[in-house]
Amino acid sequence: MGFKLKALVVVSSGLVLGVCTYAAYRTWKKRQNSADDEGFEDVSKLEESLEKKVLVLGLEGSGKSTLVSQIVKEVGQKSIASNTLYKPTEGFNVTSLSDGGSPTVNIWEIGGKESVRRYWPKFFQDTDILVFVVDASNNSNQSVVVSEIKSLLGDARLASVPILVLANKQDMVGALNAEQISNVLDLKSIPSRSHQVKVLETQTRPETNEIHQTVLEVRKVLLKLSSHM
Ligand SMILES: Nc1nc2c(ncn2[C@@H]2O[C@H](COP(=O)(O)OP(=O)(O)OP(=O)(O)O)[C@@H](O)[C@H]2O)c(=O)[nH]1
Ligand SMILES: [Mg+2]
Repeated sequence: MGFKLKALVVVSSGLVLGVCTYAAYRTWKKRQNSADDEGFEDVSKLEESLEKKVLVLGLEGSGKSTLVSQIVKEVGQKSIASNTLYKPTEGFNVTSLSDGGSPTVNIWEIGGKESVRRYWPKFFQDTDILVFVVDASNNSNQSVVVSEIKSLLGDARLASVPILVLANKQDMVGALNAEQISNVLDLKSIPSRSHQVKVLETQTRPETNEIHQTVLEVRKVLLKLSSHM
């Protein structure tokens, strides 16, 4: 299908180092933009709009890394990772996705362990789309999910950002479907004027050597949302 995909940066070791790297990157980017702006304000604005930031959050083990690694693979590509060993993300990973046109979608996946969640707000700025991954087969931590989503919704930096909630691990017996996840997380109470919310059922552990249809759907939605911003 001709998807042109490229890894941008991958930083996943050492959270504090990671956050510092990110802060330094933002400062550099800001300086670069203001330098670029001199006399070329409109061009610079146009360039900015060619990159979108997708922030992927969710509790530990919900499937964020697995999802992102598949989203950025070529469509039809064989031999997707069959390694199901859980390796928690200690910091963050950034990957870039493009369908060959614009915009380029930079996907920021931040670790979901409690010790890492404290740093989530450091990554809120400039988010265009929020993806929140939920392990729909795990009923024991739903109250933590609810409180994390509440604090995200309360942050001004994420005001009006569209939210894609993924009810993941649909292959597991007893996994809640999209409607049930929406009820448990009280997503219907989010006013549509503040956030556009969409819930999708996903399965990021592949059954075959092909990327699961639900993951392809997520990629499609992200590219579509990004191109309409
Ligand atoms: N059954 C099942 N397991 C999955 C699915 N997606 C991911 N997993 C497994 O869940 C575990 C955690 O997946 P990760 O993608 O590392 O989770 P994460 O959200 O990145 O976790 P943190 O980095 O700690 O925040 C791994 O063992 C995956 O193989 C799924 O759809 N179904
Ligand atoms: Mg991870």
